[in-house]
Amino acid sequence: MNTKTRLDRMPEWAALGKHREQLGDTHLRELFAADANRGSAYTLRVGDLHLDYSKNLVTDETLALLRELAVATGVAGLRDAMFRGEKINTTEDRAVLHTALRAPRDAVIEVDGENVVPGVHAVLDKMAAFSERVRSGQWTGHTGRPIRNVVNIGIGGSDLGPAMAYEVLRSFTDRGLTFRFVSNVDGADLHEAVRDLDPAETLFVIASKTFTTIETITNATSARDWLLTELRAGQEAVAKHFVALSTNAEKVEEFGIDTANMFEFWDWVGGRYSYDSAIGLTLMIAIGPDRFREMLDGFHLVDEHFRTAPPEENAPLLLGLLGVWYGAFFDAQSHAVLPYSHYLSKFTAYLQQLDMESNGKSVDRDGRPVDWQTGPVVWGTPGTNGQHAYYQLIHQGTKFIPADFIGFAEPVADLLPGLVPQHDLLMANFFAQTQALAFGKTPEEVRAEGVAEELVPHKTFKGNHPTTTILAKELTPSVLGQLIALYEHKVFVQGAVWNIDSFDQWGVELGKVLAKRIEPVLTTGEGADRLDGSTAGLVSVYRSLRGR
Ligand SMILES: O=P(O)(O)OC[C@H]1O[C@](O)(CO)[C@@H](O)[C@@H]1O
Repeated sequence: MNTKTRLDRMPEWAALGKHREQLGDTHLRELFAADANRGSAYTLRVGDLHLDYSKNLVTDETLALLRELAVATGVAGLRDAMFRGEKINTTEDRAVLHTALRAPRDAVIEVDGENVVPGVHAVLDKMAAFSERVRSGQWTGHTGRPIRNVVNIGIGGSDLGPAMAYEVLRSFTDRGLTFRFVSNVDGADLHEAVRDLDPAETLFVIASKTFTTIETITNATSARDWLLTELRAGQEAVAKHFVALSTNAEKVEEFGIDTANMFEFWDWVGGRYSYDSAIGLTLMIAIGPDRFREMLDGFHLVDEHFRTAPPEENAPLLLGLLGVWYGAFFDAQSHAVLPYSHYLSKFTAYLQQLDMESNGKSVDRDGRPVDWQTGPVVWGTPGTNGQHAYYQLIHQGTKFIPADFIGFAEPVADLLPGLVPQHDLLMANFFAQTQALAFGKTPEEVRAEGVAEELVPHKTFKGNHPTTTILAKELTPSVLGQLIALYEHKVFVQGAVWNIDSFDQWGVELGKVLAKRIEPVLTTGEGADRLDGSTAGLVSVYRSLRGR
């Protein structure tokens, strides 16, 4: 039993509350006017990431008080326990060691007295050898033809990570191979993924930590049926066209996949923290083992930064504390992540699981209800598209929405030369938006433009919307690893401050159990009387629409 003082009873929390009152409506305009160096002083450098947090509603005092809160809540102690492999996921009695997945070969990290690092590298080596065989055409299917298509079947952490990273690193992929990602149990997903593929040239990568997830096993079974039917082959074809990424060898074998074609990981890797484990196999086939290792080095660089950088320079600590500040003292309900890169189109969807499944909790580690805001709603899409959709609400709506802006100095290396000049326009938008959000446009400025008085309120921008800017030279595998590790540790910091278990996900269980109960009612109609009135009515309409 963890007997920590409740967050809202800590003097450090009260001090922040008082400071917030003193800050009142202080505008970013005033903060910048008061400190000519703010724009350069409130910046950090982590690896290849330049982080500007000057457009946040904080002063030196705010930052000092937030760091005191981090000390009082034991963030550093929990961080060190995580890196040491202690079982900090207490509700599941598990270590939390995604950091071991990118540790160098000679590192020693023990779980239950066993060094896990050699096992991590053995799997990476096995993945590399397999990837090279597929990429070079040496891995052939049942009919002897080389594999040209790879279909990843998984959901949640077994889909979002590799699917996101594949998009991000598209310009580093083997353009001669086709990659698809199937997650939805809606048959349309698999249908669209395979309809134009030649089964003789198709490899299915079944990604599931537990190998019991109903969506994944259903899609994998359908994929197997499709393949065997199309190839007019027997079970023996499975070994050539199916590999598994899992912790559960027994279930993999039961499904009919040769465990020699299974790439293992471990229960100390959470699903949403797993794409740099064996779950990244599809990505490794796409970008090659060397690029994959560069990505892991990027992760490791930020792991080391988080572990060793002093609090004043510690980027994940800072980002985590800013989120705590806005949630508790500005009542922020959401956090927007707005990448100015087409390749990051799935980045925010990935972060949604990372953040919301981790910190979407309402009881603390002792099971006591929390009285403070925990994880925000994370949302967003690539920048300029968002500008023409929902930015209006961020600029002039009534909601308080802190946002991260992510951009790159260079377009991707293989962009058609004729498209390169567009990059400056993209980035001009990137810089203009955080400027407009921070400083707005006063009624006086609007009037000075000769705007009719009745339109002045409509054309005024209040500003004072906080943003953090993350800028890197280019979007490389290493930079992607750095970005993901930055957000992983930000989420960690927040969970530590809020004293919640960021590594379980009990909240997804109830829906799964109920779906299992409802499915037979849909097919047979029996048991409808045990459903609540609304659900029974809906099921009845559904059955009649399906002619049952
Ligand atoms: O990899 P698995 O075991 O199929 O689980 C998939 C996803 O399901 C969840 O458990 C949530 O239902 C996620 O945490 C996980 O990433």
